Amino acid sequence: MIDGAILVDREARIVWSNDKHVWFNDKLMAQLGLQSTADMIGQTVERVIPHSRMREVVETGRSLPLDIMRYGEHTLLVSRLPLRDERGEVIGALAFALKNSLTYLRPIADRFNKLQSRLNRVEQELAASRASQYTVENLIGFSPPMLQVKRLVRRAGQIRSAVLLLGETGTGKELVAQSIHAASDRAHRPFVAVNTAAIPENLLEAEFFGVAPGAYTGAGRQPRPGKFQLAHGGTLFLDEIGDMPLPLQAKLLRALQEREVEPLGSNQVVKVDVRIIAATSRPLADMVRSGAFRSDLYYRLNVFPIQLPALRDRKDDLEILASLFSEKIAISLDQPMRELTPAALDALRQHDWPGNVRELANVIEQVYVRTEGERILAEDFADILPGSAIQPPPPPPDGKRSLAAAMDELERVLVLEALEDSRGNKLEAARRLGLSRTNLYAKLRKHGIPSQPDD
Ligand SMILES: Nc1ncnc2c1ncn2[C@@H]1O[C@H](COP(=O)(O)OP(=O)(O)OP(=O)(O)O)[C@@H](O)[C@H]1O
Repeated sequence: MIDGAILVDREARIVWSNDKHVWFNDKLMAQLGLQSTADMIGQTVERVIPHSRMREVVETGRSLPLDIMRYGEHTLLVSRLPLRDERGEVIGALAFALKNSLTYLRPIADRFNKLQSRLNRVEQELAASRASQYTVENLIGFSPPMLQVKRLVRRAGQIRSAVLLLGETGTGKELVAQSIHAASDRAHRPFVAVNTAAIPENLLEAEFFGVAPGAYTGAGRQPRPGKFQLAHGGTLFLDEIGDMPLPLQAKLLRALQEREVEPLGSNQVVKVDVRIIAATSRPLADMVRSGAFRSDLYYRLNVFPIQLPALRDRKDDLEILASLFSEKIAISLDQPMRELTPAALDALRQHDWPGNVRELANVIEQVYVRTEGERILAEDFADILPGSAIQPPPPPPDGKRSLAAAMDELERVLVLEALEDSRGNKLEAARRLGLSRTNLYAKLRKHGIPSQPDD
């Protein structure tokens, strides 16, 4: 019944094997430069069977009575037993392998094979989800500051130094980090992002460097890898680095200098090879001066800084970004795409965009959800971007207009201005205009200004 049997000594060296061991085909023997099974005697077991667990058996003295291993297209059922002398000392181990040709093993082997292929698929999906999703082509904009960013991204892809991304919230720091990774020779290795500001301070160290088995109650028996280990061979994106507490800054610096990390509760270091891209919306240089950020870590990270422009400083890109988001949102909502009228674009240009590109994407989405129509009009932004919809009154066809029309237009502009000044708060806008809230709502209806029931 047995398709393979092997005996090892206490150093896990092969002492004996049956002749027709399932592992030992001609190809393998040729690869190892061995003529016959006799030549295997004295070799360490892993040399012949790379993922053998015999060493574990001789080292722990525990048997592994039932284990399933894959070998080419075969599934083997393996039993491993320690051998002891009269005093109970482990002197070696014995293993038997049964091939899946045995009909009674079929159900187990089939199930194992199914689980194995499912695991492979999930692992592939996980690896793909860790790869970066964006490349420099996804960085939208042709304004001079954006073209300069794209040049720097391509350059950063060619070098291996740390990169520091500086820019306000929503300027695309994460997108740029992914693009640098995708442009680098690590593109097919993991891209792992960690947001320092989003993790409670007491969990940061474990999140970065991992946890050894049994490091603390509840830590589990398996080691938990940290982001450094997960990013091994690839890129680690440290977002909001300015929020990192000082003690952890010291540990991060050490990890970067030594290229090794020490998991929590372990006294062994693990070698890691990661490329660092850090980002912050905080004034890091000022934080160094005030002592809130370590200068040595700052110099280590600030090798290749890239400043991302605020949207207000590249308003030339508003049109292309707005149409892109309009298209994306239409697709996601399964609606026809709405073009932006020139007046709508003017309204967008008047806004200051403190939330940058993220805010623009949100505003366009809100227009889709809160208004209807085939095109996006300036008025559609009235409630969403208070005041930006203020348009110069359209001139009447004959160049003149009635007092009533001019008064109406003035009223409309004043209402929109009050809404802008009060950032959309109707009660406050009504107070500024000296109106009751009910009266303000009447004016909103009269001028077709969209409104929410209350703020
Ligand atoms: N140049 C750009 N082209 C296309 N999309 C962009 C661009 N810049 C930013 N975005 C989009 O804006 C959103 C915010 O970008 P991202 O998360 O990269 O910004 P961030 O600077 O990392 O923000 P935070 O500092 O708040 O984390 C994302 O949906 C991103 O795809």
